[in-house]
Amino acid sequence: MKELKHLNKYFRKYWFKLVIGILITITARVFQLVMPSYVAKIIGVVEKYLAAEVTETVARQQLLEYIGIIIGAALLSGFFTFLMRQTIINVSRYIEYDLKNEVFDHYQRLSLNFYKTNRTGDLMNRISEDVTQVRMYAGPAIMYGMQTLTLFVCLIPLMFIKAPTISFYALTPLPVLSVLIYWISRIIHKRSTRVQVFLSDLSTFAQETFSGISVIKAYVMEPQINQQAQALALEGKTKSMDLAKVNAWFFPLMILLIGVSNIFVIYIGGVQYLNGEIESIGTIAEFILYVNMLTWPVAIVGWLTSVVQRAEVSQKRINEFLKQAPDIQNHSDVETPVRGKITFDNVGFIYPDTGIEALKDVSFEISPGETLTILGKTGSGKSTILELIPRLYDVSSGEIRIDDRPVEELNLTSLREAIGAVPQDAFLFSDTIENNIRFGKEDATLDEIREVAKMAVVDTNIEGFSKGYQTVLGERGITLSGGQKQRVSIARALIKDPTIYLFDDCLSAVDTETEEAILSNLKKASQGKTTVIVSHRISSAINADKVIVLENGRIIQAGNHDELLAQEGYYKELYINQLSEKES
Ligand SMILES: Nc1ncnc2c1ncn2[C@@H]1O[C@H](COP(=O)(O)OP(=O)(O)OP(=O)(O)O)[C@@H](O)[C@H]1O
Repeated sequence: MKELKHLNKYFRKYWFKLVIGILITITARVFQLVMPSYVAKIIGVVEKYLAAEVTETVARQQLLEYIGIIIGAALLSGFFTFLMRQTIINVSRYIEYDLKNEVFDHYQRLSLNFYKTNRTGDLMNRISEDVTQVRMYAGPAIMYGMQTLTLFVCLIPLMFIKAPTISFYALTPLPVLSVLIYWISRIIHKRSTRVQVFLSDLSTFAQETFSGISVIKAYVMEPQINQQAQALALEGKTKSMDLAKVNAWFFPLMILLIGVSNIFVIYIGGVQYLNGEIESIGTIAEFILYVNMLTWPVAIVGWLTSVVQRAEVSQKRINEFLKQAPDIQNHSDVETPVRGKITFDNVGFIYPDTGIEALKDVSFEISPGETLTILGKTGSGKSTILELIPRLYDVSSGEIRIDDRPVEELNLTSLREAIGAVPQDAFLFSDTIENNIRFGKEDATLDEIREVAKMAVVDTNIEGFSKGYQTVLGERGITLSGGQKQRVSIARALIKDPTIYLFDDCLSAVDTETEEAILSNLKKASQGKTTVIVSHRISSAINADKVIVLENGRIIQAGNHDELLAQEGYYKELYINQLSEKES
């Protein structure tokens, strides 16, 4: 129960509703207890009538009265049971809602590395499946637990007072039932966990297949994929059948043990009646009803134990993530305005998940309003530099300074708000194009959105769609071409009007003519703003104030276009190659 202590704050939050719920549960059960004793009384009346101890009219009157009481008690018990669910189950839904929000908020605060080291399916499972398991403890377990406890506390002493011997025999099989149900529930849990794990593998497989459908078709991989799907389906069937087999034991076992209890009641009750130890056959009927009333709660004791165990395991999984502090911590509570000077001082960086040393002794400085272009072969560390500026990762050695202050000292929100980043792999949400651009500035008007779309040279494309800016993009914006996606992503950064622009090879999918138009627009838009452009094309470097060339994480060349052209090296080679490509 150590892990489930995490829920105590929610129980405290909803304590009033819970207490009311518990009182209602007790009331509902007490009304339920009325019926068996009145059934006994009814049989008693019939017996008296048959023995000619009461007249027919009196018997009829008493029968009607008792039936009326039974119906009244059943109605009241039903009403309170309804209220019970409305309070306790509602509380569990509130707790589920709060817990999901807590986990989601925490996920959002965790750093990029957390997402690299944990599978998306696992993150989703903990916020959905595990929270559901915990809810079973916070609601149904409490409700059924209280119900069972009330029934035990009220009913068992009552039974022993009325007929101790029948009670003893009737109750003997019930603990066995409870233990068996507990045992079966554990096996069910183990097997259903296996089914859950399988289902999450299946969704990962389906998701990858559908996302990569174009590659699968292009490589004619359908038969292999079908084979894999069939193998998975077979595995799923076996696991589900295993689960179904244990599930099938649940009710027969219950019925068997209730049957045993009932036989004890009838046999012992019958013997006692014949010996004159009990007054009426009604007592036997009453005890049969008690036994049946107790069966479900007794079975539930076993079920409850396994629900609590499952909830504990799930809460442990949730707590594992909740306890993780973000790698990237905000060290300043006050806002820190950013002017845009960026200094890298002997920066080294090793990716924590792979141990790859992506940057070694990287030093450069960009003054506010200047443009830096980073060139270099693939994998040389260009994107890594862009990830370090907004502190998606912290450096492993050396120091990054913004406006001459270590970047860690800046307020994280101020820093990130001052940056407009366009990633290499443009990500668009399944929403309208308008809202995708508005993501950069929540209160942007349509005119502002149009203006930035024009600067990103994508306005004409968007207007070409029948729904224009209202065009809804599919998952990952698949209705747009690669170049269009990149340009929408640029528009999103432009509308933010930040102090620092970070463009990560974001014109790779557009043709050179459009690239030139965008670059000239960007030059205007980024007047007075610090701009870092990662590129493979010389065109992005010609007008830059500074250019650095990276190789294996180190700067091998630095200067401006003219200076670098005057040296032998990567830059000059790239220039000559791209110039001849253009001419040809
Ligand atoms: N998230 C990551 N986790 C672990 N290693 C990474 C990660 N991102 C990049 N790397 C590694 O760091 C090195 C530098 O990668 P980076 O993406 O910075 O190169 P790049 O110059 O931007 O390449 P490209 O031009 O292909 O985009 C590479 O060896 C890469 O495999």
